[in-house]
Parts: sequence; C-alpha cells; structure tokens
Amino acid sequence: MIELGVNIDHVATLRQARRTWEPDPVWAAVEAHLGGADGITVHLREDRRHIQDADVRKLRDLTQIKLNLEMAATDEMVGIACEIKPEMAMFVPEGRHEVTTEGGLDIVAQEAQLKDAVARLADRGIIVSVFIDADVAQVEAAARIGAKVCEIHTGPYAHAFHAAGRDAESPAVLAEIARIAEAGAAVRSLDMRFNAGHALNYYNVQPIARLTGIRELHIGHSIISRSVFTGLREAVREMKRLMREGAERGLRP
Ligand SMILES: CC(=O)[C@@H](O)[C@H](O)COP(=O)(O)O
Ligand SMILES: NCC(=O)COP(=O)(O)O
Repeated sequence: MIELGVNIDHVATLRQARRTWEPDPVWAAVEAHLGGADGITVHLREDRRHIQDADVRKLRDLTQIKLNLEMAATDEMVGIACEIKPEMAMFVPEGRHEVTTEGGLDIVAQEAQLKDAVARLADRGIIVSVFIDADVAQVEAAARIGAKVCEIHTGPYAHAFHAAGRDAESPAVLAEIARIAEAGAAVRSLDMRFNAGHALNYYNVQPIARLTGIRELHIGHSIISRSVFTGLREAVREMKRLMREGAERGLRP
C-alpha cells in the first residue's frame, strides 16, 4: 500500500509570520496522524524560516508515526540529525533565496562529501534518503554513496500538468511521467526505496500514485492549504483516498 508522509513546514510558516506559538506543528502532526498519514516530514532549513530546532525535538518525542527530516548535507545539520535521530533523513539542495526547493541534489558532483554524511547518519541507525531529479545517473550515484531511499522530484511533472490544463494524457505530462517511471525502475533495480514528492496536489497525485513500485509520497503545501478550509484531518484523509484510488486504478507503465 502506498504511504503518505505529510510535510507540515507551512504550519510553522504561519506561526513564524507572527513569531508566536500557534499554530503548533505538534498539533498538526497529531491531526495528520488521525487523518491517516503514515509519516511526518519537516524541512529544517539553514535559515530557520519555518520549522525550528525545538519543533524537530518535540516532534521526535511526541509523534507516533515515522519522522522524515529534510536538510542540507552540512556538518551542522548532520550533527542535529544524529542527535535527534529521526527514522529517516533526506538530503536536499538548499538556496537561501529560493521560495521552495528548486531542483534535485546533484550527487554526481559531490559524491565523496555526501558519502561521508550518509555514513555518519547510517551509523546512528538513520535511514538516508536523497531528493533527486528523475535522472538515472543521479540514481546510480545515490546507490554508490549508500542511500537507501530516493525521493524523485515531481516538480517538473507538476509544472507540466498545470501548464497542460490538468490534462494527464498530454504529451508533455506523459514525458515527465515516463522520466519519473524510468528513474523509479532504476531505484528499485538498485534495491533502494522509490519515493516521490514536491508540488503534488489533489489534481495531479493519481498518475504518480499509479507508478509501478512507488512506496511513499511526501506532500505538504497542498494539504496544508486545503486544511485551512477543511481541517487537517480531513485534508489528509482526502489525499489518502485519492492516492489509494490512483494506485488501485492500475499500474503504469
Ligand atoms: C524537498 C522538497 O521537495 C520539499 O519538501 C521542500 O524542501 C520543502 O521545503 P519548503 O517547505 O521550505 O518548501
Ligand atoms: N519532499 C517533498 C515534500 O515534503 C513536500 O513538498 P510540497 O508538497 O510542499 O511541495
């Protein structure tokens, strides 16, 4: 069964807008859990624009489902992860001026440095994931550095889907799906876990949930946006329903 990790960064974005104590990401994690989430994802950015170190610690202590910590592959972040020990840590590229993550991690360009960082986390029993573009060369490099999970970047697919007026059968969308499927097949053939995420929403999630061998989707902005109107529990429940239906509709390709 395909799993859903709910990214709750933007609950903290709202709190940080007033530098106050509400809304509390821990409450969000509980609501997401009750809505059927299989895990919680947070991105502890170097600029601490939303999630704070204390949030990660509290989530570690109080969340009863898997915690996935997204972070840059820096000494500081690896140290924090080794201390807090989430179930999974995911290396992502980070830019101070980006609104959100703009692309996958270039593992090929920094293999030796990343291999050390993966080893430090693995020594602490943390499963290491990497956020990469749908590119087989990056998948192969992920296996070489010892990653156990690849999260394939679905941003280009989401962009194509939106530009095509939500037509899942348009050539541009099909080309992006084929790229993700090819990367996913490489991930699985190298004995890693095939996850995907970024910019998935209630309209574009099903073609991704249908992919052969996909294990887990990480979705944040769209779920938190909907929760403003429906409540988080209901927003998560609806996303899980769509994912389940998408997966049941048959595998592709
Ligand atoms: C790696 C990824 O695709 C997203 O999870 C992103 O890093 C989330 O960070 P923001 O919530 O700051 O956009
Ligand atoms: N790694 C992707 C993630 O956690 C959620 O990304 P988004 O849905 O907020 O774009």
